[in-house]
Parts: sequence; C-alpha cells; structure tokens
Amino acid sequence: MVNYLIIDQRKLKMSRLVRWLCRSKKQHYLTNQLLAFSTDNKKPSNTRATPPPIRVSLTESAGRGVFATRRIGAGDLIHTAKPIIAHPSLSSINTVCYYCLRNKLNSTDQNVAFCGPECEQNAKVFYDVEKEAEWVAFHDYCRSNGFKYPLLVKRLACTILSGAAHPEILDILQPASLPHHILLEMEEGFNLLRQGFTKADAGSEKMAFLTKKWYNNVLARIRINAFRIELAPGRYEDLLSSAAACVDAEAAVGNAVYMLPSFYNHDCDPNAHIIWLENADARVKALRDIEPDEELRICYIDASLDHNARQTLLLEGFGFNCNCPRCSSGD
Ligand SMILES: C[S@@+](CC[C@H](N)C(=O)[O-])C[C@H]1O[C@@H](n2cnc3c(N)ncnc32)[C@H](O)[C@@H]1O
Repeated sequence: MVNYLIIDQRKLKMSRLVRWLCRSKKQHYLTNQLLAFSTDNKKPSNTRATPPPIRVSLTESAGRGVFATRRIGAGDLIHTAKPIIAHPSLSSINTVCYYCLRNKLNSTDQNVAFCGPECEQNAKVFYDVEKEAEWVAFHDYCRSNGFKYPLLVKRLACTILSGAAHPEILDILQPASLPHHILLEMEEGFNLLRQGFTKADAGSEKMAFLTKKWYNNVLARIRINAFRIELAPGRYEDLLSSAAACVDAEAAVGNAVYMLPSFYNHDCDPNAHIIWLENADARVKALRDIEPDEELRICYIDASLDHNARQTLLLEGFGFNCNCPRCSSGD
C-alpha cells in the first residue's frame, strides 16, 4: 500500500519518540523513522530500497535540519515524499484529483472527483466523513478570505474522525504560534468546521479532539510547514493553462504537508529544491554538488526578491530572521 496517509498508532508514538530523541540526540534513529514515514513504500517487500543520502540532525541556529551523508551530485534526486495531507486550492477543486491533485483535464465531471480507482480508495480515509457534511459555508469562508490552510485542517479533521489519523500526528513538526489578529480571523473557520461535523452527527465523543486549541495549534504548524504545490507543466496545453493561471489568480493546484521535507531549513541561495511533476508527490533534488555533512537547504520564498522583502516575508510568514550567508552578506 502507498504511504499517503499512513496514520496509525505509530504516528502517535512518533511525537513522544521525538521528544525522547531530541533529548538523547539519537538522530540516526529519527532519520530512519522519518524516512520510513515519508517515502513511497510501493517496492516489493523482498527488495530493500536504498536509503536516501541524508540524516536529520540539530543545526547550530535553526533547530533541526537535513544533512547529506555522502556526496550528492548537482541534479540528483535526493528522495521523494508523499503528503501526510494535501488539498486542492478552491480554484482547482474541479480540475484536479481530489486526492493526489493530478490534473484531470480530460474529465467532464464538474464535481470533485478522483483520477482513478486507487485515489478513490485511498481518499476514503477522509472522504467518507467529509461527504456526510455540508461544507458550502466553510468553503465560502476560505474563498472570501483567501485562506488555504483551514482546508488542510478540515481534511485532517475528517481523517481523524474516520479513525485513520491521531490528533497529534503533526506534533513532530516545528511548532509555531499565530499572531493575535490571525487568531481572531481563524475563529470563524473553527466554528464552521465544528458546525459542519455537528450537523452531520459526527458524535461528540469522536469530536472531543476538535477544540479551539487543537485547531489553532494545527493551523500554526501547517502555516510554517506546508508547501504550495505547482505542478511542472508537461504538455503544451498544461503550459498554456499554467501561464493563464499565473496571470489570472492562484497558480498553485493545492497545498500539502509532508514529514521529511518539513525538516529542510531555508536558505536564500539554496542547494536543493522541491518539485512536483504530475501529482502531490514531492521530489527533492540537488541544485548543485553537495559535500558529505553539508546541510541541505531549500528556499521557502521567491529568491529573486531583495534583501528587505525576503526578510519581511520570512519573518511574517515563517517567524524567523534569516541568517543564511546571502542575508548575512547584506545581499
Ligand atoms: C519548516 S521548519 C524547518 C525545520 C525546523 N528547523 C525544525 O526543527 O523542525 C521552519 C523553521 O525552521 C527554522 N528555520 C528555517 N530556516 C531558517 C533560517 N535560514 N534561519 C533561521 N531559522 C530557520 C525557523 O524556526 C522556521 O520557522
């Protein structure tokens, strides 16, 4: 089975495990757990996949980070990762698979739909719960405010209600807090989400995890750890539609949260990047030659912005003052 939403008791143990690991610095073990969690395990059980050439360890000034365990060549694929949760942007909801975000340009279906039976089957972990409730008001709230992350929280909540995920599943990721004005804006989303499940008779016992505190914590983590997915245009038609989307509105097909990719720190002159080809599966690639023990860093923002714009975006969006060599040099 593909590890798209491998959410079970193991994940609950993960968050306790990480607290222990951070104390004991048994980071090789952490890396192995994250790799097992993050990568595609489609391979037959009798063939052992080669582990990616990376480890997760503490950095000097940016928390945990990802380091090369051997030399990696420019252009090499370092590893792939499947999302823990992914959600199409509302503008793409009828044109991409509701599970893997693959473009379904040829489909005539105007409703949410899946690109095939495998995605439909995999989506059961959230869709069986989601389709029982009415989400017009929640989607209107997201659409009118331009919010994308509450959609990921809704999908996660559905997965938890179905019993396929534990409420603590994202606790391993870097925590964050939301500024007061954002907390106020999020309140309506929380109320609409609860209302949706309450009206659908989801059951108060099952919904006990869905507190304002849980909602805000998850949203804050998602805000600094989620990736905006833009698929690489493969065909001429895709190229045209993505060019139109760039001009029109939201170019991203959706957003997703991953496990291992969330441990990559930022650099304004990165040595690695993440790309998406046909769906939400992430591919981490080297941008240049990387030496053993060098930290692998990606760029969270548009690197072509000037120094002040980059610093402001990183502080407001991700909560840190960037101390990468490029920023330190004043560039
Ligand atoms: C997606 S997480 C990266 C992994 C994180 N270091 C951890 O321990 O989970 C993003 C957070 O890492 C830290 N970070 C990433 N890049 C940084 C940088 N260039 N300078 C300082 N802190 C950074 C910030 O705390 C940021 O909010």
